[in-house]
Amino acid sequence: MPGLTELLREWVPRQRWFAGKGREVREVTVLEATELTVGDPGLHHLVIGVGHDAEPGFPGPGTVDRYQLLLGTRAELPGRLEYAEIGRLGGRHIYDAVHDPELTRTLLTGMAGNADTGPLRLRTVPGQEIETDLVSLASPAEQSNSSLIFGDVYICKLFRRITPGTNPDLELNLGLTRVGCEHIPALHGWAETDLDGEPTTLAMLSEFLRTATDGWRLAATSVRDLYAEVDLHADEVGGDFASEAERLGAVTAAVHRDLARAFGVSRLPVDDVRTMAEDMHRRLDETVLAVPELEPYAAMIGAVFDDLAKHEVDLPVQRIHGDYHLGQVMRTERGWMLLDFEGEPLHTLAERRTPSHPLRDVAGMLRSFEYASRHLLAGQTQVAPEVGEQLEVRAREWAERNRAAFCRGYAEGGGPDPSAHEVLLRAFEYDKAVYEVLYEARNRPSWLHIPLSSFRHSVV
Ligand SMILES: Nc1ncnc2c1ncn2[C@@H]1O[C@H](COP(=O)(O)OP(=O)(O)O)[C@@H](O)[C@H]1O
Ligand SMILES: O=P(O)(O)O[C@H]1O[C@H](CO)[C@@H](O[C@H]2O[C@H](CO)[C@@H](O)[C@H](O)[C@H]2O)[C@H](O)[C@H]1O
Repeated sequence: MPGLTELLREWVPRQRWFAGKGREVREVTVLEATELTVGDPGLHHLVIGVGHDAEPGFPGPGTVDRYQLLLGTRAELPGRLEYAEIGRLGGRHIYDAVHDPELTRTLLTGMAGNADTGPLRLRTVPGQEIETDLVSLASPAEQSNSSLIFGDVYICKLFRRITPGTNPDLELNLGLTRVGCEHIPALHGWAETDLDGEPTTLAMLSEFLRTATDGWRLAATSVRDLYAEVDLHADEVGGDFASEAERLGAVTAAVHRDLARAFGVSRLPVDDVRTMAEDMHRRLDETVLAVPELEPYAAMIGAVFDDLAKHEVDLPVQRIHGDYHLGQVMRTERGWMLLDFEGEPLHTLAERRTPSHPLRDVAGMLRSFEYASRHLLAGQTQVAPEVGEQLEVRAREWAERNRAAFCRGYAEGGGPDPSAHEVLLRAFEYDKAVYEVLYEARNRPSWLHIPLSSFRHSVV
């Protein structure tokens, strides 16, 4: 399909979920095409390969990433779908079908009926039922994947970049469902195919938390309140977040306990702790090559990883969330709920499935408090220097207060006490901040200042 691959070569790199930002796309190939709806409109499921040349500094043949697409085709494209058009082919309009509720219902009916369509398998979670008479809306909160909200009842997450194997999000949600975890949305169904001979997750259908607000939005509102009252301390303004942070800490500890029950706990021998520290060093070196702005802090960061390498006892490790931040937690009337157990999108599936110490998640959330406190500072360039300094002080106060509250809640909720594991926690925080430097440089360069300023002020 040469015409189609040329269209996709233009379109794919512009999508929010495209993981290869900043890297030249060499070619796009269609690896698998399945017709899901015949007629007009028509629906095709595609697995495509996106070929990249090797990155500067990384000699080698380059890489091919695989993504899934839902392509709609119509002879006439209604105005409401024009924004989703990818291009025209053989007199028909080709468009991103996640925006077409007439087509997306096929996913619900397929999962409800445990359908096998060509290489695709759609499934209902045992013991659940799936309503099919619902209209979908593509979620505006698109990040690494695309989500469809069906009638405020379900949210269907379509994993965009796919790697062979069960996606940890599905795997961990199934395990947590099995042990009766109360802090995740109910799981209803999933879709999969085989990639390189391995069952590979394509989509996941969960309860839609209709009344929920995500933690990032709540925290950002609290920070905004504080900045509006620069003379007041974090505990004196209306939107103080600390009690929510403390409750979130306790829920985090409960989910870690459930993950341990579902998947077990093992011990990481001291030698492997050293290897973990070496891996952190390696990621630091790679990131310095890709983002030279990190270079001035490299020695300081490396010293923290060296401290971890001196660790003298085995570490208890287990499955964890893996990409824990305020955007992954939602406050509902049933308390905090955790989402998106997929792990860090820049890491390989094997890395993401490797058991780790639960304080890695704690470190992720502590970094997120840092982000929440600082993301508004970049927009404050117009203020007088003394106000800017005051805001900087307030940002640090807010982050400190909420970090402490979260850690207190986590320890009181039965998790390993963060204050008793300073070296480990610091190494995890630095490692995450290094990851963020690469993530921001590739995806959101205007936010690169956040992890860099944390290093500048040595607050990680
Ligand atoms: N069960 C749910 N109920 C309500 N909103 C949800 C649910 N799952 C995800 N969301 C919304 O979609 C966003 C992205 O979901 P997430 O699973 O984190 O996908 P991604 O991997 O793309 O980041 C979340 O931040 C949240 O706003
Ligand atoms: O898309 P995901 O949610 O899986 O996670 C990725 O994107 C996140 C950005 O949205 C990124 O998180 C970083 O930004 C957050 C604010 O937007 C902040 O709260 C986090 O602390 C910070 O790491 C995450 O790292 C990345 O994997």
